[in-house]
Amino acid sequence: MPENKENSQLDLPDCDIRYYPNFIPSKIADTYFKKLRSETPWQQDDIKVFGKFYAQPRLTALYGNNGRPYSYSNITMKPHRFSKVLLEIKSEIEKYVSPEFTTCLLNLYRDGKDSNGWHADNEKELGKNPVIASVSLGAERMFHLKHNIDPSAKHKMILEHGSLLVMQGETQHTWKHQIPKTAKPIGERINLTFRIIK
Ligand SMILES: O=C(O)CCC(=O)C(=O)O
Ligand SMILES: [Fe+2]
Repeated sequence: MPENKENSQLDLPDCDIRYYPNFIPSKIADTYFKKLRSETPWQQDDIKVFGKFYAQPRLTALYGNNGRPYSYSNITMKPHRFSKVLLEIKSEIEKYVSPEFTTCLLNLYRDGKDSNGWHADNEKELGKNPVIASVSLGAERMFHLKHNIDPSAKHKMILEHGSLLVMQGETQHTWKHQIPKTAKPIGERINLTFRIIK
């Protein structure tokens, strides 16, 4: 039976999104940030947008326990074996969110110019209604959500250091999300998105 931890469900239609603001205590989150920043083999891939290639505006890395690759935006990433710190975070999440995650995509936003454009995590290998558990470490960034059909349904929130955001149910079919660029001088942020690749 999953345990409980302080969280709130976003009051938005056609989705199931929960936010856990203090999921990882701040001091521990600081340690995780430092370890992941230095230990991760960060890569920068080129993505294809309307037939042209651009350097992805952030660094990434893929980890997993089943060797299955993950493909999106014309990139195919091969997983590294889960590290000790990622396994520790993964098992903490699995106390509250029931499924066992196989894979984690890491994003490093080096400053406000790094971003993640409007998208849904709806790749075939994630299955029908994917559960995505997203941990934020380091600088706070805005997270935007917009409904695919109803232009009045949208939401903006801050993803705080040590927080967990869980998107599940039909969310990836009905909503898109993004991390916009910001002109504010801000520090680095690491995001971990735990996923299940079938
Ligand atoms: O950085 C974030 O919080 C979001 C990352 C994301 O949407 C993704 O990797 O699919
Ligand atoms: Fe995403």
